[in-house]
Amino acid sequence: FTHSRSSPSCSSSVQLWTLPLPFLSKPRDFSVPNSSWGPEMMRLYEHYNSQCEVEMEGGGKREGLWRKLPSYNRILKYATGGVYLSKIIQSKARLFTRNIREPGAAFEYVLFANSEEQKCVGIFQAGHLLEGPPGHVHGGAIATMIDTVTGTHASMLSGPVMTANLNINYRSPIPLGSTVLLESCLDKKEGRKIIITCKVMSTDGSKVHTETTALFLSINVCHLLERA
Ligand SMILES: CCCCCCCCCCCCCC(=O)SCCNC(=O)CCNC(=O)[C@H](O)C(C)(C)COP(=O)(O)OP(=O)(O)OC[C@H]1O[C@@H](n2cnc3c(N)ncnc32)[C@H](O)[C@@H]1OP(=O)(O)O
Repeated sequence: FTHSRSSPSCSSSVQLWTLPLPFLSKPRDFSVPNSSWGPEMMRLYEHYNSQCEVEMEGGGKREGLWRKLPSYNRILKYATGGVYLSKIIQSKARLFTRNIREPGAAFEYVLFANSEEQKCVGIFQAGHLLEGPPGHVHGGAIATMIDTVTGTHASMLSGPVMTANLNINYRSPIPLGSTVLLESCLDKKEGRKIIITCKVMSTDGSKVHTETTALFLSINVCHLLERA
């Protein structure tokens, strides 16, 4: 996504959400299988991953309905914008969900998007550092994952966004260490507003853990940079 509106303090064209080529260093994608992924996490990953490419008759492959979204621990490192962004690029900032090094200890997740159906899914395995009620996942960690899946979905639909409202109903607790599925669907777009619904469910679909309505507002990237 490209932002190019001019303002006195944000005058250059700023590309924040794209990965410019050539990369200075190859970013590490954290949403690929590692040794901590349990069988359920692997099964769902393979289920969606296998639908990212379709074999054609007579050989060859074409893009499928789903697309795996990469996930990095920094965003601005890979942005362009020259001098204007240099202060932020050099900072120690890391994406909250990707800042714990031990595999499996916290947020293990992968996102897939289906642009035809305007849907996004997240497969989330909750590690032992995310405990809230004994043996179960902290509500804030669940909200973080809902924000991540719906926020990514909203940015795919509308470019840079900020979460304005997350309205979460917690229906049943999530056992620590388990894998759950987050399903994000576009409800409507009205001007700058993007309204998305999201369900967190057990992987067999038999249990609903949370139901959410999220409101995102498209923003001018300068909204963030002017405060940096
Ligand atoms: C490929 C994808 C890559 C992406 C990677 C991402 C990975 C990570 C993803 C992780 C994702 C993490 C994401 C995060 O964690 S984002 C971090 C958490 N969110 C924030 O910090 C946001 C803080 N708030 C703000 O900055 C501003 O308030 C915003 C920008 C939201 C709006 O301020 P702005 O000055 O721009 O707009 P406005 O005030 O003129 O309002 C405009 C309209 O909106 C309506 N309105 C506003 N607020 C609310 C509300 N709360 N409920 C209901 N309605 C609300 C308002 O009535 C008005 O409606 P109308 O009168 O026009 O009808």
